[in-house]
Amino acid sequence: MEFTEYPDAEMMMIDLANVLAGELKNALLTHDRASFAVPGGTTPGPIFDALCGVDLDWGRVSVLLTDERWVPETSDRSNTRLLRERLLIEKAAAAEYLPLYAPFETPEEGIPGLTDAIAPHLPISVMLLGMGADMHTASIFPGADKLNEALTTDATLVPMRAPGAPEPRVTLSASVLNGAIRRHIVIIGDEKRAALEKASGMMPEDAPVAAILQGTMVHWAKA
Ligand SMILES: O=C1O[C@H](COP(=O)(O)O)[C@@H](O)[C@H](O)[C@H]1O
Repeated sequence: MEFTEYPDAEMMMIDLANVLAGELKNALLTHDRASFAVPGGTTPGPIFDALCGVDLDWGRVSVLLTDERWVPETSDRSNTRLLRERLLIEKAAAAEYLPLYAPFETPEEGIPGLTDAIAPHLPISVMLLGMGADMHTASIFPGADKLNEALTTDATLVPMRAPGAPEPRVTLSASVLNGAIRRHIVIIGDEKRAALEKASGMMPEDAPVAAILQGTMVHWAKA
């Protein structure tokens, strides 16, 4: 993995937004469309704030999440809600959105239709991941019921229930994450840096983020 340390989180968010925008523009030079996978959670909001106003051909970009909580968009827990409020606005409102949630009771019922919709957009052109201090990335959690499946399957999406996750999830599988052409992970703070460094010497079964570190650019700021 390639590690970049920034003077502060604000600078990191702006620089990273520029890097991602540049990679999307490059992808659109050689392809009709580009796909852009992004995390939810508490970290990426400021990156979205910077990206949504960037001048690029958003009408040719398909945006998807790396993972989603199985809740409707009206929930505060919805990663889609974050995207609708902070990324899919201004110039980026022209982007296509590929949801990882559908109004079924369980992820298992929704996954076949969601998978069909994502299939034409793989491999992902540009991907940004987050990571929890427990070393989960996307919704591939340590101790999750389908951890082994998420790490080994060729399927696109995996349903996930984990002790560290209050609701069922849907996650892109490790094979789809590793298939992304440009791969980045963004983390803030000493606790996550220590977790990431520890994970790099561990097995993905214990530290899921280890499954995607090879060839992934890590972006870190202390605060
Ligand atoms: O639950 C999730 O957690 C991770 C990390 O989130 P953060 O709040 O610690 O930044 C996130 O990357 C993932 O997309 C999200 O669903």
